[in-house]
Amino acid sequence: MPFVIEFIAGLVTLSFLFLLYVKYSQTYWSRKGIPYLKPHSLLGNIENPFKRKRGLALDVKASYDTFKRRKIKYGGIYFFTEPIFMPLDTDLIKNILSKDFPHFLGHGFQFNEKYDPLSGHLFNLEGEKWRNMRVKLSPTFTSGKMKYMFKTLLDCGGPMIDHVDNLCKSGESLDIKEILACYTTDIIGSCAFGLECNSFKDPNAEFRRYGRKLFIPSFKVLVLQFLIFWIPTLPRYVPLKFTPDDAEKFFINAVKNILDYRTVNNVKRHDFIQMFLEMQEKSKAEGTEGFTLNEIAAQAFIFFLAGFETSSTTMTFCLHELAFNQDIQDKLREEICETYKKNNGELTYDAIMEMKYMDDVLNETLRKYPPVPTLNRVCSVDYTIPDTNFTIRKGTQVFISSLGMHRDEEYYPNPTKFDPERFSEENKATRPAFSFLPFGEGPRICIGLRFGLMQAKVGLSMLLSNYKVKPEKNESYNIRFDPKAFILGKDGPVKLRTEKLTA
Ligand code: HEM
Repeated sequence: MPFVIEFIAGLVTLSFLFLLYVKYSQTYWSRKGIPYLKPHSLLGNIENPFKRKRGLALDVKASYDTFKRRKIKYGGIYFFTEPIFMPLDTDLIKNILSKDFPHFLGHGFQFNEKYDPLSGHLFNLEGEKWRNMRVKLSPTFTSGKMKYMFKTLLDCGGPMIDHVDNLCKSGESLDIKEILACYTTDIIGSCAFGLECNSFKDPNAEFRRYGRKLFIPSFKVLVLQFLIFWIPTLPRYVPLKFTPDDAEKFFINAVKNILDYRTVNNVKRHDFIQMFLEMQEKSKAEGTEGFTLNEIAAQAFIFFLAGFETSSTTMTFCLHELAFNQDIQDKLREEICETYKKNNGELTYDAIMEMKYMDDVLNETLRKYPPVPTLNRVCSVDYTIPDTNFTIRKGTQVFISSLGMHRDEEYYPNPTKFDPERFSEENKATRPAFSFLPFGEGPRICIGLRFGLMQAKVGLSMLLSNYKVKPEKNESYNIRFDPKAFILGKDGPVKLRTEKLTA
């Protein structure tokens, strides 16, 4: 009996100390003397991640909106007990992302390459390792390299058009979100892994299956994220792993097999794998250290992760808007058809780059629905905000709500209206530069920006030159975002009807 009493007393004391710790941690911003939002629970200013009804992107946007109403330039919120600094002022955001980059070097995601080899990718790396990798990978995305990969994009568009044709003939509506995910999976599979994924022939093809799995965080991943927020250094000491074992095995084997095959058979193709092979040869010739298999696999893995869902959701939202805005769809189709005509019925890289209205429509889509709705940085060296005496301390997390900024009345009046004219040169000049951040900014800006836009332009040109798209009968214009997904996407399918166009 005394043991039970001692045990309960111990538990009560521990709970009490834990509560004191949480309460004290959540006074950080008031102690620092900057505006902050009162945490509404032990979880801080976010909803319960295990219940997720709204999602982190909308939580962060809600904080942005509240600060904005108070007309302040920056403020603090809490993610559990972790203080998060939120800048709103575009000059301050410019400093953080670009001008004073040495104070905010990375995304601050904790990982351990030894236990989780696929986590050692560009997005996670920091410091010298990141710089070296970024320098080596950047030539992969030059316009010269993009031109070479352009044909692969057209080739992957063929099965998509065949698939849509079949559905159109049978009078079925399209689940456009799934169709575009198959299209971009096939492209990234081919360009980053040198493999034909055949997602249209086999919807359960392995690449597509892993694509679905990796974007919905499992319960285990949620628990790990929760733990790491409490103890950020944990992955350095404990063998924690975010990548599921089967996915790790699959992606590393895929890269190993293709590297071996290309080397043994002296096969050359214009894709990312070829570029890695060339870099390896160069390192060998120069006697410098090349990439390990795991390093190559990790980079191919992030190209896959960062490349397929972002572009497919962009195209999905774009077609959703075009279905509800027929005048914009007609104007875009006119430009596309004119481009085909000028190029003897073909689509070329240069022709696609010249489509001005296509750019405006895609930018407006990325404004209203930025696939990465919150940019994050971690402060790597104490940073005093210019003209103030407030210092952001080393280790502090910074959240920039691109979704909040993109839907801010001050920069984009009537923000829920889909209006590509916002991106005319004249209108762009009226806004501060850092008020449009779909790809981030500064030295860590998305490395695959050109590639992502190119695949979206090719996919949209192929679809819109063949079909008129309309909303399915019960499809609602206002979209509910998936609260569980990392990338901003609609909760559930996006249904469209197509009408085949005659020449
Ligand atoms: C519409 C398509 C895309 C969007 C909206 C997008 C958006 C973003 C954003 C917001 C970031 C973070 C930037 C920052 O923190 O400042 C990022 C980083 C990154 N993206 Fe993309 N992305 C797209 C397509 C792609 C593609 C196609 C690839 C690769 C093939 C790619 C690879 C990466 C990588 C590797 C990083 C990390 C860069 C670094 O930390 O140095 N992305 N992307």
